Amino acid sequence: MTSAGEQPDRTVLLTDTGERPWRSANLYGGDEYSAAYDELTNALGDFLDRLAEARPETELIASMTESLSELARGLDPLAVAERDRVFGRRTDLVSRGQTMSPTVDLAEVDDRSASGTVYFGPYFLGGNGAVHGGAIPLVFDEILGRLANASGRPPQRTAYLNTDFRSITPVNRTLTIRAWLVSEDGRKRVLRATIHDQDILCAEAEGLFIALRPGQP
Ligand SMILES: CCCCCCCC(=O)SCCNC(=O)CCNC(=O)[C@H](O)C(C)(C)COP(=O)(O)OP(=O)(O)OC[C@H]1O[C@@H](n2cnc3c(N)ncnc32)[C@H](O)[C@@H]1OP(=O)(O)O
Repeated sequence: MTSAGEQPDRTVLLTDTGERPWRSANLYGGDEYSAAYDELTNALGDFLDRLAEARPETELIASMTESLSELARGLDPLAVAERDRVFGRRTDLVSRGQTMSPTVDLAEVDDRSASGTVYFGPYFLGGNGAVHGGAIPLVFDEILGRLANASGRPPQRTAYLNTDFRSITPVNRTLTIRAWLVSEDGRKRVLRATIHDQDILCAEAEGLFIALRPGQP
């Protein structure tokens, strides 16, 4: 889209397409509980996106605060141990049942690579149409972590995650994300990933993942 030295066309980059493609997308066909939980996290994600876009009046702020506090109070007695929780642990859902990071929807995954799309909604805005610089490593950790842990490998932890921001990463656009294994050496696995907006490289990362020893937290 751009040749060396040319500025990208910001009017294209910053256009809000109105898409919210990763809401209500229980694409992996989970059970009824998963479907219901997916609906819940979709609704929560939608709320955060709309809150981020809105400029509510004081009265509405007060009433939303009361509604949210009431919902939180309803969850209070339902807290369970980490191993029994649902949030972020539903691998049968595209979103993993979480709203902390944007959903990475992987169309192709094998032992050594993964690729798909990611969509940062308004909630992930840093400024001037660009995704917050902290949300991008979050997504890289998500895809690299999933690949590092794929195919029956022992659980891994991120030892380092180096991110280079090459061009702004626009909100409200469907972006391409790719990850691949670079090398394996004993417990150490190096992986890289990129995010592109069409042919513009937005950001790239390298991560070192270490296989955990039995009993290692
Ligand atoms: C499904 C969704 C997936 C989401 C995935 C998310 C994954 C995560 O984010 S995990 C959370 C973030 N990461 C962490 O909290 C990790 C905290 N750190 C640790 O727990 C430990 O330091 C850990 C496990 C990484 C390594 O510790 P340990 O197991 O004792 O290994 P250690 O012996 O120190 O190092 C092993 C090798 O890695 C190397 N190494 C370790 N850390 C680094 C580093 N930061 N940079 C370069 N090399 C390193 C060591 O030099 C050593 O190399 P060699 O074997 O050649 O001598």
